[in-house]
Amino acid sequence: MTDLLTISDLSVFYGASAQAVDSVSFSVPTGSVVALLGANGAGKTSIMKAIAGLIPAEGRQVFEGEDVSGLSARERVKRGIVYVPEGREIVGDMTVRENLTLGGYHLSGRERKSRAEMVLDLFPEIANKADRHAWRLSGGEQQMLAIGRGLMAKPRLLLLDEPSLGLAPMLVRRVFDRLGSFRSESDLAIVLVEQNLAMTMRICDELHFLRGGRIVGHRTAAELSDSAARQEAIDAYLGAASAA
Ligand SMILES: Nc1ncnc2c1ncn2[C@@H]1O[C@H](COP(=O)(O)OP(=O)(O)OP(=O)(O)O)[C@@H](O)[C@H]1O
Repeated sequence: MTDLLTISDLSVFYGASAQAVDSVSFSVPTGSVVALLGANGAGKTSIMKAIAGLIPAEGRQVFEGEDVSGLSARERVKRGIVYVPEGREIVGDMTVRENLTLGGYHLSGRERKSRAEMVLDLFPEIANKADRHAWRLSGGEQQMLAIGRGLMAKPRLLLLDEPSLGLAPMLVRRVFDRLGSFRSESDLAIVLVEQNLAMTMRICDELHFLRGGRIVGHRTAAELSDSAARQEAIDAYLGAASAA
């Protein structure tokens, strides 16, 4: 499998002395799901924002063979690097359909329409609420809308920041299962930030464990297929953060 994204020696600083990410390197093969796990403050969101071009970073970022390190967030979206932020950030005063339209702002009208139908097919829970204001959706439905809006942008790489936050496990399972079936029909790759190992295992191919801005461990999903191996990884890298 070829690599869609290669990150080399990525470092993020907030001010001169506050280093949030310290020389992180990893690759995302085409069509794969790579998870970044770690406790609060480990640097996960900073890595995602750097890849999305939303914050400055040191190091090299190669996407589809091209060095994208110097590109703006907008240029990265056009190339298919799409970030779905933690906390969803959907527009409450707009309808479900209008939020989706926003996600496909750079597409032709025709393409936007067919893409929105595809997203609504994928998430029937929001399809029958397409003309409802987004603030009236439940937390899980809002998460589906946030992911749907990301899919509107025709991503090649979806950066998904803690989609399980605040959701009941059953809903998270539903969201992950839908995403899993969508990506098996497309070439979509995902970088998934999570704190919960059990949920992450439903969808990911490989996992990087972060602590203090560094990658401190790596496992493939196959290596964590039995519960003893999962517990060993939790004890080694995550502690209580991922006990569920
Ligand atoms: N805008 C900012 N200004 C200053 N420091 C920041 C800023 N954003 C994050 N940090 C710091 O950078 C470090 C990494 O934060 P980051 O949000 O990347 O971690 P995280 O692993 O995503 O955490 P969480 O799981 O809590 O979202 C933390 O020490 C955090 O306090």
